[in-house]
Amino acid sequence: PQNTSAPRVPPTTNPALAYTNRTPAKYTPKDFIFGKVIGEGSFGTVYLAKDIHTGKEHAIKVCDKRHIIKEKKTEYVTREKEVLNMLAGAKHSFVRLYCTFQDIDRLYFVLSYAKNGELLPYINKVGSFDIECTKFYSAEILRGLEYLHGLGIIHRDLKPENILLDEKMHVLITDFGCTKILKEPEVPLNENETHVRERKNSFVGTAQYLSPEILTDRNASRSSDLWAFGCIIYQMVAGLPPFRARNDYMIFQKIQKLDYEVPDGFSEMAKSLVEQLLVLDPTQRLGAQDEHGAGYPSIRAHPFFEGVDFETLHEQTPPPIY
Ligand SMILES: NC(=O)c1nn(CC2CCNCC2)c2c1CCc1cnc(N=C3C=CCC=C3)nc1-2
Repeated sequence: PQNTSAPRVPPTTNPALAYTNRTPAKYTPKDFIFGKVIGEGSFGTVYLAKDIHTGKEHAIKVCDKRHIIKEKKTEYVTREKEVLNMLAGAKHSFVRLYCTFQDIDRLYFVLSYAKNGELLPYINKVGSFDIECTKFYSAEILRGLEYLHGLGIIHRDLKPENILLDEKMHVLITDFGCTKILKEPEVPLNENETHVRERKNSFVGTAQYLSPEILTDRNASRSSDLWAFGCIIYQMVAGLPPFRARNDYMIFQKIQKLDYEVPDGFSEMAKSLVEQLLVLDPTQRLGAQDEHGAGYPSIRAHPFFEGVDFETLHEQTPPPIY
């Protein structure tokens, strides 16, 4: 990105008139003032940036072309752009891709900026969410999964770090580099059916939310995200993820043996829902047998979500987190 030490402000003294609101046909890095780094990964670096024409803040993911090729990440970057384009019609739940452009060395993804960052620090700050917050944020994540799975997309790396919060504290799911786009029809395989082994997935990052079938390198399915969903609900209520150990290998062992405990004081309703999602057999998880493309009525119907109006979640004011 161009030198950010001397931010370029359009020639006017009145900041209200500073922005033309005319957006170029094709963006270049010079159309943005790049600010702080807000994320880094194997893909590249994410910056907070301001569109000099509209004044709007964006997250811009910048990927170095040579690095992507060297690290054999082209498939991930291509798939992420494909998924973000597939999500363009979503009115809620996901960071949005506004545009992409490139220069000789880099690819640029201009995304919506989640002003309030990750969900995780909010859980850590208060220790654990009360039931109203847990219901609201679980319901917003479920709405996102219903939309994603309805398109035949599996996230495969759902975790609190990838659940972001916009300026009104609504959920924006991000990071689609590990997604799998199902070539429908996906017939849910039973335990005794042979799984056509998918190319080995090289997962990096947090192991705590990975489902048993992803760890044993069998086919991930929509149900793999339901497992991660169960882990996130547990963490909202308990303040920590269900499968904890001092290294990834021991975490994997605990996951595959379903070795977790529910602390005293854990809401009975939440416990019932978590226990029906953290099931080793992916076909037996709550929601796994629901008709594809029709959302998760069996999860919505769980008593834990009693009173939640799923259709107006994004219009509701999120409950305060304290
Ligand atoms: N990898 C990405 O696509 C990505 N990474 N980040 C920042 C990460 C920080 C660590 N946890 C996962 C997200 C983003 C995006 C998408 C687009 C995106 C939009 N808004 C924000 N906002 C943030 C605000 C404050 C702190 C962190 C992120 N961040 C991102």
